[in-house]
Amino acid sequence: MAIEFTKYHGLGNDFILIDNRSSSLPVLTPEQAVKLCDRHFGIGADGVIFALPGENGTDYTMRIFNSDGSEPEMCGNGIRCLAGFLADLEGEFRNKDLYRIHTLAGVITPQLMPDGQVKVDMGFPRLLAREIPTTLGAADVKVINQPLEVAGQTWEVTCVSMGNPHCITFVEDVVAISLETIGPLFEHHPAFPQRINTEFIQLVSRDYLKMRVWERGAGITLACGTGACASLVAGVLTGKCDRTAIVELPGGPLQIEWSEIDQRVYMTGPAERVFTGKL
Ligand SMILES: N[C@@H](CCC[C@H](N)C(=O)O)C(=O)O
Repeated sequence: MAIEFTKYHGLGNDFILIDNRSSSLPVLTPEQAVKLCDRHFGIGADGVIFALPGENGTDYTMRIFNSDGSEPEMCGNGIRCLAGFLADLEGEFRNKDLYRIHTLAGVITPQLMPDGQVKVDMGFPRLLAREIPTTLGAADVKVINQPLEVAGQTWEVTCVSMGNPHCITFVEDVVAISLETIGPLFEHHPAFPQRINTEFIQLVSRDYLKMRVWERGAGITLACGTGACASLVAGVLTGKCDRTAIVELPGGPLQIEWSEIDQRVYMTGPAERVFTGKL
């Protein structure tokens, strides 16, 4: 059976998008996704995203496999790419700019903006230890500036869930962090029973952050949308950041806001089609 796909990226965080609208189960297995994501023997990507029929009154459902085959709850750059992909699929039948997408993290709404960017209502951040989940602290308490031992060093970490789990550390210089070495140690630390995405943040100013990320299930990526959102929330919780900031990633900038009005997080950034193909 031939399967068509489109390769997209959001700031270099790249995905294989599959039109899965005729079935509510992904047409590929996690093992097949791992093979397709391989950058030498496959197409090459950080993950595979499936556009499935909507559930519970939503327009569509998004499912995603990381490049290691695990299934995360949400993906910020991925949902912007999905919005672009859906607009392409609907073509002349497209009658709206805003999609309500069912995800494992709840309903997320990306909106196609006139300038080609995609603005996403990412919902509420979840802050309690049991919601991350992490054993760093009591279940019903926020994890802010908590000590964590990794690689013989004590890191001061703040944890935020954007549906998927993030552990954020503010550092003097992001370039000096040896991500390849300590990323996997954070990801598999026993304090995080569902593993963790790890962000290192250098504050340039209260509204400009530089970020590098080690993603759960994907390793070093050029950008992480949920990670940028979680990092701004961590910056506000620790008193370091304003409510709106630019988060600069290796792949480019994202604009993030944790709204004081409705307490939801908004992310704005690009989604670029790269090529289409057939498996
Ligand atoms: N790159 C994504 C996050 C993808 C999922 C992540 N690896 C996880 O396992 O939680 C983003 O842009 O948010």
